[in-house]
Amino acid sequence: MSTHALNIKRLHKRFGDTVALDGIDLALRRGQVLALLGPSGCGKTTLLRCIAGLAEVDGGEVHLDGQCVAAPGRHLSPDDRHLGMVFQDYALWPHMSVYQNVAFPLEMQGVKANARRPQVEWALSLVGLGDFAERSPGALSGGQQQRVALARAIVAKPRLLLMDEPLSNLDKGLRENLALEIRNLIEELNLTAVFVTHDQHEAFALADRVAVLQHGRLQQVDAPEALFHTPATPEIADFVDAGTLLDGRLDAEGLALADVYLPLGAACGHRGEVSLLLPRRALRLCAPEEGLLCGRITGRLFQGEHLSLQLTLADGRTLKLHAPHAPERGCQVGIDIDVSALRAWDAEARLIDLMPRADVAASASA
Ligand SMILES: Nc1ncnc2c1ncn2[C@@H]1O[C@H](COP(=O)(O)OP(=O)(O)OP(=O)(O)O)[C@@H](O)[C@H]1O
Repeated sequence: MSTHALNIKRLHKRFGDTVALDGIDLALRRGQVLALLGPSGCGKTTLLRCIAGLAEVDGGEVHLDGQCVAAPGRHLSPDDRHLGMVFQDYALWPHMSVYQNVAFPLEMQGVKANARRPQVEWALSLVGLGDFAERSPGALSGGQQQRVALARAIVAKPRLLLMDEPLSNLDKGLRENLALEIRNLIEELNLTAVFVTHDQHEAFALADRVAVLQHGRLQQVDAPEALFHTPATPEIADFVDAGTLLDGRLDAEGLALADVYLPLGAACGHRGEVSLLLPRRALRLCAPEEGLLCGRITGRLFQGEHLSLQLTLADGRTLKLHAPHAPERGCQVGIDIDVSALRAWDAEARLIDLMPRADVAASASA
């Protein structure tokens, strides 16, 4: 048996002149949760629909548990793919009770009424709605309706759970709770799942792996931590809000950034314009006369565990960082930089190895 629950090879999908998917290669092991993340129009929903069988593919293949379910000239219907689906708008049948909604996939599979009952009760109790079976969906809150949709998606023990923006219709507190519940449920049932989102927090909270799509192409597929700490391109860094992106200039010995010059190891090699990522963890507040950079606090948000700060440099560019304490808005502060945590790309978005000089790295992290 294939070790991959899902295997996508060179997938192409067009709508007229629009190339929605442009050669997608993606594999997912059983028990893993994958988030498809990217800006509006990048092809996330189209990819999910090709996996589900709701759209036909123009090129490439989709395999589920080693079985080819989609290729040019081959298209297994959604019902024959044994998937569970959860949609953004819940998509419950309003004229049916919660029980009937959840029982529906079993009914479609021809499971007899008395055999359906224990499975429906099992699925409803898993999502905490054991006492709501006779209600109509219209008499439930948004979060409860999405739990019913989840129960309906898992009741027939699908080989793959697909979710399209499952949390985006819910308010923030509910979103976080339901994300945790879905994650627990997926682990408890050892499900394999793919979900679409445009929200990196949702992707990071739920997924083992995150696939970033742009213009129908996969840009990076990685664990959430790796994506956040080592984004492959400046666009991905920007999209996952990994820190501040600034332009700089490298020469043989260092990096010119804003109005300062950071000496680097001689081995740096590259010269010319670079895009620089300054992760929040690379920046530390200090006294104005002690910092490598100097700036003014122009944004200061209390966020419980830390303050989220925006600093404006003399040339008007801004930096984002977190700090446990900070002076008030308008105050001048110094900013120490841990050069070893910076990430830089050349004009062709190729990653450059910055070699911090030992003395600079030491002073920045002291
Ligand atoms: N039925 C369709 N007919 C024509 N073009 C389509 C159709 N469905 C999608 N597209 C186009 O394909 C591209 C990818 O769309 P898709 O809906 O997959 O993006 P998305 O990343 O899910 O976007 P969003 O986050 O806004 O839902 C877009 O350019 C879109 O306009």
